[in-house]
Amino acid sequence: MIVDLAHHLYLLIAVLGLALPVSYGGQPVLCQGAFLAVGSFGVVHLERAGLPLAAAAFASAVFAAFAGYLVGLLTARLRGAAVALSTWAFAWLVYALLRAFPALSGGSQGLVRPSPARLHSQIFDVTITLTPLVHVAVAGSVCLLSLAAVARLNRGPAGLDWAALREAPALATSLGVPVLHRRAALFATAAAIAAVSGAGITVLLGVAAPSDVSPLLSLQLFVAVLIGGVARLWGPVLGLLVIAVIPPLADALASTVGLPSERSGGVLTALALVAVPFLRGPIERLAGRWPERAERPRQPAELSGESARTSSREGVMLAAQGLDVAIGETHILTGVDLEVRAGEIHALIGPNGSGKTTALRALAGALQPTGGRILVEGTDVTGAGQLDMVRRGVTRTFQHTVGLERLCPYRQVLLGVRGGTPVPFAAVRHLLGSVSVRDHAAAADREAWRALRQTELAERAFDRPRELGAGEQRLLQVARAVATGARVLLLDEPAVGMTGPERATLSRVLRRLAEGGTAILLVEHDLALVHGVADRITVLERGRVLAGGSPESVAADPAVRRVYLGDVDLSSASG
Ligand SMILES: Nc1ncnc2c1ncn2[C@@H]1O[C@H](COP(=O)(O)OP(=O)(O)OP(=O)(O)O)[C@@H](O)[C@H]1O
Repeated sequence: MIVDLAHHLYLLIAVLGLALPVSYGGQPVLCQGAFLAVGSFGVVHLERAGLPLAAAAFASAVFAAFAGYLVGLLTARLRGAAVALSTWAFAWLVYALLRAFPALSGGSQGLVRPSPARLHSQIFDVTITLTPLVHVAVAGSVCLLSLAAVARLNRGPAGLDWAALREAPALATSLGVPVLHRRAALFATAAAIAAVSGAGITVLLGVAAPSDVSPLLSLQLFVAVLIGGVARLWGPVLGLLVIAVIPPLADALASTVGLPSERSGGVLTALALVAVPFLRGPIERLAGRWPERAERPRQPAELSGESARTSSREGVMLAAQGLDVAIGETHILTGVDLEVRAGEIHALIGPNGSGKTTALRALAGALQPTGGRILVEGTDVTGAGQLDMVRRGVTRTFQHTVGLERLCPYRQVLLGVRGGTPVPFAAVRHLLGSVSVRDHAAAADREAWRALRQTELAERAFDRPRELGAGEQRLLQVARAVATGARVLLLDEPAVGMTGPERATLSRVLRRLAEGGTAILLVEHDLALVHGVADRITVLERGRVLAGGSPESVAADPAVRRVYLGDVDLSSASG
């Protein structure tokens, strides 16, 4: 009974670890059993090689973390089912290796280690015998520590990254969050935690056997996380309780129907997986009664001083020279020249499909040009990726509204601050309560409020995202980009879905940002808004620049009138 309890507490550690990439990071990882195996067999082999138990467990966890980071990086670009399949294949590969090399795994009997284990500290000259009760205490403490650590991390900078990874990875990248590395880091942490769990189980049971770490275990741990719901702290505990009843049920089923116990376990796990969508609704509703606590810092009365990254520069901030973009055989942009100056709103207009969004994506580093150059403040940055461009002060927004359902506007804007001005090891330092991180947090708080005020969203800072109107959601896209400290904003149709008064607010916001020195490239179909705010206009047609200059000269250009404006009077146009 006590052994069972300790065993399940160790499994809970593995589930809590797995919740990081699955529930917090949004990746369906199905190979936690393989990393558990690293801990199980690692601890036996390393102890046999002469390492003390604690050092053997630690070394196994470090090895698992490295392996996890690698697997995480390899799968970080994949989505959904592809992640599930590739990690499941990895779980099978490790299992097959264990079966194929009895010297490694002890064959079907497994490797036996003397039990009960003893921990000896030379410094304190203390020896602790690891009885099942001690295991319960150790595993229970690790579970509580893990829960506390996850709760703390989730409230800090890591929680922002996780929400973005889970809900909108493309948005996260556009704001400067290194999605691939964050995913790999979550993977590595989960792997290390699984190794600790595996080591604990082996020490508890006195044996490490391949059948205990089969892909079925990976599936069960995954199902436990799924049952627990998304990013709920106590979700894994609930999930494991459901999974814990499977073995006794499987035994009962085995004796009634005559199926081998392992197969009944597989059938029941599959049933639990099928039941997840039905279990999830009530669990989420229950969870909704206890909303997760998040800090609500007060809005400072004064935001003294300039933003750290406010532009005091003049001249051309961003330029495209002879920009070509081809996707496959299709030429989308050909020889596009464009300059965006500090303090200026430069509108990029043109018929549908003329290449405006493609130009924005290429300038933001989201798409590699096939020809020409991109310059930031005179430096050739052609080929730079999005993260690099955000660091250089160039941030874009999307044509469609990208929401982060569970982050209030304040936290969403804070994500932008974090993406634009990364603090090394911020998550770990936040976890450990480092003083320097508190200074960074205070600075980030100031920048977040500045961005909210500049976009007139400060009053909505702590509202639920779904309570915001469509226009406010669009402004929030701009606010997040502003918060990265962008000196160049690339805005893709920010007025879509806005009412008349909201468009007036947007115009005000854009003018305010430009007056602060920000260079703005504005893709927009609302010609009245364009005429009202733009200092300069470039017209694209079929991927080429048709005309460029002041709003008046562009409005008067016969070619522009023929191709795009028709009879529309630019100064009174709308929509
Ligand atoms: N990934 C892609 N693969 C193939 N063709 C693409 C791709 N992306 C864009 N295009 C094509 O490139 C052309 C320009 O598209 P783009 O979205 O840049 O135009 P746009 O001017 O922004 O249009 P809209 O005003 O409708 O948003 C279109 O014909 C589009 O179909």
